[in-house]
Amino acid sequence: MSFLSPPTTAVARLHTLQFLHVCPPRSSSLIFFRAHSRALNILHGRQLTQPRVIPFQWRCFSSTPSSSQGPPSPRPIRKEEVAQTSPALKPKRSILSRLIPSSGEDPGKTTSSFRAIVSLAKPEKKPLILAVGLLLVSSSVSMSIPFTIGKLIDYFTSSNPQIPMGLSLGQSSAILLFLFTVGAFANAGRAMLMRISGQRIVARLRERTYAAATKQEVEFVERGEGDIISRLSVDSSIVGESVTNNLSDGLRSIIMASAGLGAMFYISPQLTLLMLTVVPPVSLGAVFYGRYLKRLSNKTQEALGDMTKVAQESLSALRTVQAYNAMEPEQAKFRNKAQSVFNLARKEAIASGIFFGSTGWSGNVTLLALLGYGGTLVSQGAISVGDLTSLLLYTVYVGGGLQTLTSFFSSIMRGIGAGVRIFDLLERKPVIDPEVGVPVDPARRGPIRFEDVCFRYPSRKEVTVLQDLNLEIRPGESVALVGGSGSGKSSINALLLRYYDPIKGRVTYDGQDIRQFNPASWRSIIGVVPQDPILFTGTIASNIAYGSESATREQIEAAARQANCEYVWGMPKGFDTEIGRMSLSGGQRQRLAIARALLKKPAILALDEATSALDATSEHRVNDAIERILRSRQTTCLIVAHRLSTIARAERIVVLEDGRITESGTYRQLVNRTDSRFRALMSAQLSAAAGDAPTPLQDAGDGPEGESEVKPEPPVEPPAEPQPRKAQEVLM
Ligand SMILES: Nc1ncnc2c1ncn2[C@@H]1O[C@H](COP(=O)(O)OP(=O)(O)OP(=O)(O)O)[C@@H](O)[C@H]1O
Repeated sequence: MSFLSPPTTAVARLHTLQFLHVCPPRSSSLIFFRAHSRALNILHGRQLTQPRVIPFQWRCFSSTPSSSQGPPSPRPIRKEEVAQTSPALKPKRSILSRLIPSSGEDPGKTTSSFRAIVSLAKPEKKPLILAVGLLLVSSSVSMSIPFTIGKLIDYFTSSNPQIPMGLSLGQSSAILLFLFTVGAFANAGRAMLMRISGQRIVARLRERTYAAATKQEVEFVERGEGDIISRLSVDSSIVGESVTNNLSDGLRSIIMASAGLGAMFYISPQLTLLMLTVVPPVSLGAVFYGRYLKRLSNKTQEALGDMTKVAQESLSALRTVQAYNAMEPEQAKFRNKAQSVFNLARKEAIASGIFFGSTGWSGNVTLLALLGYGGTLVSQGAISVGDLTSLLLYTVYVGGGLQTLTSFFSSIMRGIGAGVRIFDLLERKPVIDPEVGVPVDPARRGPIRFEDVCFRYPSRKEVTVLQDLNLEIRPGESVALVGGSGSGKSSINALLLRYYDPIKGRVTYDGQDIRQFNPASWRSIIGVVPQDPILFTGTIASNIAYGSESATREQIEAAARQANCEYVWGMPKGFDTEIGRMSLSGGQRQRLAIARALLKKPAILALDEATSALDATSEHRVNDAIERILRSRQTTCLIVAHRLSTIARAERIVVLEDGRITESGTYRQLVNRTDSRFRALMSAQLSAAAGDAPTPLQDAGDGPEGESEVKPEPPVEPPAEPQPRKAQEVLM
């Protein structure tokens, strides 16, 4: 679970990442993720990535599967997903695709995934070649053991013992000891090199996948957040394993099985043929078992995903869960999902028990048959006791080799399946590519225009959120967007920031369609203060400087002062205070977000209900900061607001109803109009606050600061030289 936390948090904050133009590889989030990923690779090692050993258990003397605890297999790509990402193309099935049973993936993708997986191993060429060399050495030593044991038995049972090349018993023992030691070192070296290379590939793959995920449009990531996390964690491990450990195990078993069979034929062709009779039925069983297991593990992967989703949702909302004493129902929900995973695991346990039990039985029966027939040959003098012993041992080796081979094949398939999912994401072209388009000069100023804009969210195509919207905001002007809940205010901001593009019409800046701009560059001239600002783990200074990494401490402090963040000076460690996601009050977070936005010196400031959740004191301070920005007229401001005290500060108010502009004018104009929608909206708000029936507003008189019932707070002077205050005074 620990692995999930950083990517989960980071994906959830993709809006902030993209706003602040800190997409990888520069992003501190990516650096953190990279470090975390590496640390986890080291910590988890094989645990995360151990492949599930399937089919063909033919280890004689024991029928316990060597590993049945591997990671869940990746969820198979659904046909409609494949169709989405690879329209219409139906490539010819390659030999590889035909070899690999289809699990719903596009065969062309399977092949390209295989190629991509192999190409991933390229940077690790040297250690991998060395590892293969060591593998040959260790396998040769291993394969000499049965032969040596046979010869030793013959030596000790012979009436006239002879050692080849005229060596003494001591000399030959020393040579054997030396060879075994070399074999052990070679084996250790192979394992280390393979494991380290594998983990390096996994880390590289995760970094690239994470970087690709953060470049996608927010809609895509928000829709499949859990799926992306599963690609980052489980799928990348499986791919890494396929190119290293599985490959190494596969090569080892090929060498062992073929060398073992060769030695067996050399010792006794009859006995070898007898042993081989068991291979076809066991292989057939392995094929059926493998397919069943694959289906089962795909279902398990989906069930695990559901379980993780339930846990993620309730743990991330633990405050709400506890506040409503909903622990018991949440536990029940989780129990339900965990039970589904268990049910699938039970089926797998039964199937593997039957398979491994029967293959173990047939293996042991074969050994018995070999022993019976071999014993007859020994009594006839056709072979020696030592030869029979060697042959039996080779049988065990060959059986083990074949077992590993079948599991190697299924692991490679798993790797290819996981690879398809990862490379799909890596190769996916974002609908709004943050790196494509002309850069925007930060000094460029001009009006923002929404021209006949219609908009629907891709996930809810049947609802038109904005309808023929026309709006112009002049450079340096401040416009407040007012309207009931769901009227489309935040959607206007979302279009401005190019999280989405309109389905009709266009948004222009200085006369140019913003779709022509490079989104990263376009967003870099926009400062944004969201309703619920996101903080990242780090210091206050690093949070203010988020997205402006080159900012000096003076600039950070100046921005904080401008945003009325005087509470920072009252903290014992000031700007070096470590904070987490929730460790500041709502008002403090809002002001920190304003400071963060101001530090960018944005041409455009988008405030999304920046004071909606604040008490009077915090609201006053935030409004004061906003007021100062508006007065400077350096920045074009688009303010989404509910609070009259914030709205009244804007030069112009635009009333939005059901995605249409129904009214527009200055505060004075709108409040003085008796039938104004704005008055109605604000009256309702005031009466709701007072617990009365709706009361019309008083006439505004001369302007926002006129006679309205709600007077904006008088602006306060920014702290020229902040005086350190007691923490309890400033930590509101
Ligand atoms: N990501 C989304 N996917 C689908 N529909 C959405 C999404 N975000 C908002 N909507 C829908 O779009 C409409 C407009 O939402 P929007 O957030 O723009 O309203 P708003 O005026 O800002 O509301 P509020 O004042 O409550 O924040 C609503 O019907 C809402 O349900």
